[in-house]
Amino acid sequence: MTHGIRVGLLDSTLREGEQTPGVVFTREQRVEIARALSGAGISMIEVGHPAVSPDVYDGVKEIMRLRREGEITSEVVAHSRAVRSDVDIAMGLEVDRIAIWYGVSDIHLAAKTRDTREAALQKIGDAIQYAHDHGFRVRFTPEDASRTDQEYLIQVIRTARECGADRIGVADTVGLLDPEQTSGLFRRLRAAEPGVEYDFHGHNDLGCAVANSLAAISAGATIVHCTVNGLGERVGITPTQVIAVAIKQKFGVDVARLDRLRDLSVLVERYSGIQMPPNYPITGDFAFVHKSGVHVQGILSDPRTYEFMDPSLLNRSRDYVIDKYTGKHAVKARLERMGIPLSDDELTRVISAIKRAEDTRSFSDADLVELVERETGKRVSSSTPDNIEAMVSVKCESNIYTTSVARRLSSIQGVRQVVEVSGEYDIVAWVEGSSTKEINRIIEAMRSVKGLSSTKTDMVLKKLPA
Ligand SMILES: CC(=O)SCCNC(=O)CCNC(=O)[C@H](O)C(C)(C)COP(=O)(O)OP(=O)(O)OC[C@H]1O[C@@H](n2cnc3c(N)ncnc32)[C@H](O)[C@@H]1OP(=O)(O)O
Ligand SMILES: O=C(O)CCC(=O)C(=O)O
Ligand SMILES: [Mg+2]
Repeated sequence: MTHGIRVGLLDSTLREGEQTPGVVFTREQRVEIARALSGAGISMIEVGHPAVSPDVYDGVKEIMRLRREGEITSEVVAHSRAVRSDVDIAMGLEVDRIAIWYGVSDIHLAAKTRDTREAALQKIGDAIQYAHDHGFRVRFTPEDASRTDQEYLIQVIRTARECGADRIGVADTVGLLDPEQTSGLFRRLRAAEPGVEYDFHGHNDLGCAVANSLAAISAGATIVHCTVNGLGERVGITPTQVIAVAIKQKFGVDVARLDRLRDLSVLVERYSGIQMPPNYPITGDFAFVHKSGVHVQGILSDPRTYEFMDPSLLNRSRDYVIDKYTGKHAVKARLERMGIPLSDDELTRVISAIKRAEDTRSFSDADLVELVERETGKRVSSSTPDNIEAMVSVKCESNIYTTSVARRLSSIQGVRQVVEVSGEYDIVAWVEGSSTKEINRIIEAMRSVKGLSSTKTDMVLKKLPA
């Protein structure tokens, strides 16, 4: 573990995150997300570019009202192009910091702003100076820094500082860096321009955003940009939930309340309509679910065998599933939890039956009870299974391919079986959870699947053997 690291997060779910294809947040959703990020202890939140549209403007305005009332404690940052009219709009909202950016690679200068390098320096300096002279803190980000000639990049940084920027954001706008290149870039910039407070903004096009952010921190960046669920242009940027845990793991620094990360992820999943795959790191449904017999034997004995952190720190719990990959330790423990002790011989018979059921994705507690009765001849159905089951009937929107909704539903943790049906409803799903609260969470997750128009839930009271 490296000690003495000073680092915080800037969450840009409301700015970069809303640049994800298909994502739009309402005014109310923006405010709720901002509250949740602040409640999770994130240092800075980039709440949008107020010149973009009236709803972004109104959202920033409301967030600033809550900020003045002390309900939002994170530093509130607004995005702005390097033009005075954008800066004016952000200043009118009295945000804590204005984040001005400008594309400075030769590709960007030629294709977008059609500037010479000198003319760009002039525009950048003017916008920063203007905001600074009005008493605002300014971060300047040389967009596409990772593809910018480094001599010129240093000139840009120098100009930005001279004109009043107190933070410089280094953006890997197209996400092409690897960790070694990221750390090399920061070391060169810090050597050429010492004393600068740097942000790192890493896109995930090569899947390196988290690793690059860690490399940037090791090389001196003091803020890393992130979005909940990794939202953002194209494939997005560093995910807040992953980088927060990675920073804790690697540097021992708390940059967010880890126990809030799962709720943040679910909130943003619901409002963005972008579903998280179950195998997503840290907050994905499967992040602490084990399967194969050898792994479950290990975690039953000592969870550290297959987990680097205790899920309770994330307000989560571990679980294991039972299918043909299972072993005697897993099945025995699951049955004992239900108050069903079996002899070694009975256990062997139950396990053989599980192994023969090669297509069964997972055995619920009720399935196991039935299996035990069938294989051992014992009457154990009087012992109530731990879990609650429900049958959820789903209607899809008329223009939606039902199978794609069914596939999405089947990947939600707790959904045991999904069938497409004819009649009033299009899909019926069996869901299973340890409590009604858990069933509710599963149904909420189902409802956030795009293309689903309504649901009807029937709780299972009794299941009879076939
Ligand atoms: C890498 C990033 O993610 S940076 C963040 C990008 N954010 C956004 O684009 C926010 C959403 N954008 C919008 O709502 C609109 O694009 C607006 C309101 C910003 C501008 O809209 P329009 O005036 O209609 O211009 P349009 O989007 O077509 O083109 C961008 C213009 O901004 C200029 N521009 C681009 N970047 C910058 C910059 N950083 N500073 C100043 N001007 C810039 C371009 O040269 C172009 O100018 P032109 O109209 O003179 O050709
Ligand atoms: O303003 C910033 O720091 C980053 C801008 C951006 O989104 C990018 O360059 O990808
Ligand atoms: Mg970006």
